[in-house]
Formats: sequence, structure tokens, C-alpha cells
Amino acid sequence: MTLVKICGVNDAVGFDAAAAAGADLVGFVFYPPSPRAVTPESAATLSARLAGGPQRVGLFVDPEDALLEAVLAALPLDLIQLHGEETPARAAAIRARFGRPVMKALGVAEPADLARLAEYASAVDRFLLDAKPPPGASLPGGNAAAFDWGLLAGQAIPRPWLLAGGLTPETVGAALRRTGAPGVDVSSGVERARGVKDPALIQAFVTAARA
Ligand SMILES: O=C(O)c1ccccc1N[C@@H]1O[C@H](COP(=O)(O)O)[C@@H](O)[C@H]1O
Repeated sequence: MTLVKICGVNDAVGFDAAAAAGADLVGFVFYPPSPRAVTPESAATLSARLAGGPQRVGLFVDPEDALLEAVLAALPLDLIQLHGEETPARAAAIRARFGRPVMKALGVAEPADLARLAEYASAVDRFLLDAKPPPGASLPGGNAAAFDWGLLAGQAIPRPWLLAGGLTPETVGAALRRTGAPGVDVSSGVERARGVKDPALIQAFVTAARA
């Protein structure tokens, strides 16, 4: 079954909707410039609303160890998502030090970007393939921007992976058919305003991804 991650959950409505829709993973953004940012304490409060349910993912952008320590002291993450310029060595160091699986996000805009997968393959547990930020974007992700899925044709991705970037309930079916992705990740496409999740869109996205 297609794995579904709802990212940027920052309130009880969004968290409860993702869990009720049967999302496999929910993402908490620990990156203050994001409109979806949460603190370790607020993420812990949200996570505590439900025992079990979706796996909890922490999204970080070039994090210092101190931030990772603070978050992991507040709530037990199942997966660390690295969405910055972390090198393979840094990703491996985070995985070793914190004992959690690591998912590295890579921006895809041209075939050469996919060559980077091999550099990270032994350092991480999963990949997230996302669009590169559009010119002038203030965030490294979460920009509702898609990339050319055709770039993935014939590519062997050396780890389990999620497709991201501008997905919506309307496009996720076509994205899965075109790419054969084993999972998908969405943020903007399930929001009614930037940073505000919409329960109906979350349900529609999960339903469409599993159809
Ligand atoms: O969502 C954010 O605010 C964010 C901030 C910094 C780095 C990554 C971020 N989001 C990730 O980007 C993908 C794609 O987002 P979108 O669906 O195109 O809006 C999202 O799934 C997050 O993993």
C-alpha cells in the first residue's frame, strides 16, 4: 500500500485529521522560518493526543545537535527528515548519534541531481525526492512546487523513498502512476491557507493516494 505522509502538522485539527484519515506518517517542522513551524513542546503536546497512529517525523534544515537533542527529549520521533544541505557525512553522523532512521530530502530539477542518490545511499534509510525551491523562495521545501516526474523514469532509487513537491488530491494519483513511487509526502496541497491544514483535503489526499 502507498505510504502517505502529511507534513507540516501544527495544530490539533491537522493532527487529528491526518490520524483519522489513516496517514502513515505525520511531519512536524522544526524550522522557525516556516509558517508550519512547531516548538518541541507544541509537537509533544500534539503527538500525545494519540498513542500509536502515524509515525512521527521531525523535519529539520541543517540542524545543530542541540536542536535534535531538545526535540528528541520532548517527543520520541520515529524518523528524522533532513531537508537542508546536510552532507552524507553529516547525515550519517546524525543517524549514528541519535539512533533514529534518517530520511534525506533531495531537490530534483535535472538528471544530475539523481546522481547524488548514490552518495547518500549508505548514510541514510530513506529518500524524499522534492522539487528544488523556485527562485526567490524563502523555504527549502513546502513551496507547492512540482518537478518533472519524467526525470525518474528508469531510475533505480537505492533506498525506500517518498515523492513530494506540489502534490494535491487531484494530482497524486497521476504522480503515483507516472513514477511508481512507494510513498508520497504533502504539505501545501492539504492546506486551506499557507500553514493551515484542511481536514477535508487531508482525507481527500489520503483517499486519492490509496485509490
Ligand atoms: O513545509 C515546510 O514548511 C518546509 C519547510 C522547510 C523544508 C521543507 C518543508 N516541507 C517539505 O517539503 C515537502 C513538499 O512540500 P509541498 O507539498 O510542495 O508544499 C513537504 O512534503 C515537506 O516534506
